[in-house]
Amino acid sequence: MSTQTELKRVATQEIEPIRPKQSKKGKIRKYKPKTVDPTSALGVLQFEIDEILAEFNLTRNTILNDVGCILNEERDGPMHRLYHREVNSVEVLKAGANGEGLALIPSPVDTDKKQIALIPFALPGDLVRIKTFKTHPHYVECDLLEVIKPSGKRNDDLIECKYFGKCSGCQLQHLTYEDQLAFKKRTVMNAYKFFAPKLMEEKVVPEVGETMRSPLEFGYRTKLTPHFDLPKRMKGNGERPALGFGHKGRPQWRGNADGGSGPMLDIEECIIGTKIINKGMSNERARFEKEFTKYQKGATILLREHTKVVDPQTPIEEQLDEGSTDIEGKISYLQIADEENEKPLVKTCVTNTRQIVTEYINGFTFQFSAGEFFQNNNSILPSVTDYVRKNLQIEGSKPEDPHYLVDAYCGSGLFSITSSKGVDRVIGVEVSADSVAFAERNAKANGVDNCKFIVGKAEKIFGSIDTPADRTSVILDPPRKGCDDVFLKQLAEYNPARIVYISCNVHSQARDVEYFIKETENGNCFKIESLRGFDFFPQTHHVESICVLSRG
Ligand SMILES: C[S@@+](CC[C@H](N)C(=O)[O-])C[C@H]1O[C@@H](n2cnc3c(N)ncnc32)[C@H](O)[C@@H]1O
Repeated sequence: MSTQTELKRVATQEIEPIRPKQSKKGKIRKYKPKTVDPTSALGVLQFEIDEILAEFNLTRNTILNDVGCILNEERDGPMHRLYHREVNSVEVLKAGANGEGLALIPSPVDTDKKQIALIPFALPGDLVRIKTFKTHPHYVECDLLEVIKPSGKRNDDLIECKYFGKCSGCQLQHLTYEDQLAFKKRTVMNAYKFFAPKLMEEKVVPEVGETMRSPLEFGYRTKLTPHFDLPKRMKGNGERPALGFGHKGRPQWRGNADGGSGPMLDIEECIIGTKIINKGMSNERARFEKEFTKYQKGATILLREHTKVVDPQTPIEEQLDEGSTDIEGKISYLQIADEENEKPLVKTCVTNTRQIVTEYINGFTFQFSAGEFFQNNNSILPSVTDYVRKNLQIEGSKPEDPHYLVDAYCGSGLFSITSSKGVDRVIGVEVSADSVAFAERNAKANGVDNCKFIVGKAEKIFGSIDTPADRTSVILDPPRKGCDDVFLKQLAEYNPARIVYISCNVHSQARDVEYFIKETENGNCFKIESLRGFDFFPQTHHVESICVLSRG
């Protein structure tokens, strides 16, 4: 088995949270490591821990915590109290890809040992006071209690949201936008360092480009999914459950107790959401306030922005589709000025997963079911689709040369359609039949007649392609887990002229790119032309990455 395949398949690392429970008499509880994908947040953390260990010349053994001991003792037993304690004057060393600060703190039980502390909302260079509250074999989860001395990068005056420091949604509001973009560039670099080590060693990974900025830094998210839980103790007791997003840290450092203390925060406004999404959130909260007793279990509420061109001669209310309604039962909407359209645009918030939603991008119109995948930041899409289209061009081509596109993981046709001009034929493949139906409909609605879409797993495309490989460029935009080996092998066998790999998880992208170049038959004919992050989600740790490969 190759190293890459081992990395992909044998992903066992002991990173399951330990919850101390009362041990049953005579029974020794054993810590059971859980399998995690190395390219997931917890998997990446293991690489980050190893990096700190290497820097300080420490071994995994030096930071090993006695989780078995904690596991076998009563809550608040002596080991539990030793491990879960306050630690003062902790210097934060690094920022993890997930936005947390990483630090080395003394072990509570052995003066020769240390612990790795994972501290949300702490920045490298901060001097902080923390409370460790959950012990894992190789790290401890902490709450940030106080920033004793801030890092030069920290600027808490930039924080716009009262829930920041407590909500799991945003991690970077205390950084300038330039520093957020630099953080994301580092994430891309680290991803290739961790997951494409052979390519890094051979120095074939180009310098990572500057992260493309989002035109909107707040108020950009066109989809939000607030959630509520209904634990047994709340059923029928008349108390309304919190409706909002997951709880991430204790807010002592911000002196803020809003939102409650349960696993879900009660949130009435999300400043990264668009205006109409927040209006929808306010409507749905008002409805929930009245109707929560009818629910038997927890649920997630969909809030998706929908844009419609309306006729100025007809009352807007008569032209609205199904959408979130206010307390009087009227659909909430916002009318917006749009220089490109002569007719006014109206935005509503859709809550029904089956409702058809419309988005306008670079003069193209896209429709899809509200519950299906579509990119969440409309403001950056014109630049991203332009970037993808330009990078699909085959170098040295003349306008009369044939050019074909393959769009694997095509969704409702975003990249196929926006890249279709000047191209002879586009063929897209997508596992969701619903999305493919919309891709066909979107092509037609935009007057694009050179696109064909098929339903199936990405590799099904190789049964349908009849275009010459050296005149074909391929778009890859897989889900977070990335592409699988079967697909990558067939892609290499097909041997296209160019590949533009778009990814919402740069770690799985780096793994796939190394696998493709180093482990597949024709992979070594390809070179990485460029690599760059795109900021689809300002204020959060997330980064999209585009890697362009060409046959060298
Ligand atoms: C990140 S989305 C990209 C969609 C599209 N490119 C866009 O930007 O709107 C990934 C898409 O891959 C689809 N998908 C997931 N697994 C797949 C597979 N094995 N083969 C083909 N499509 C798949 C999902 O349904 C989803 O639409």
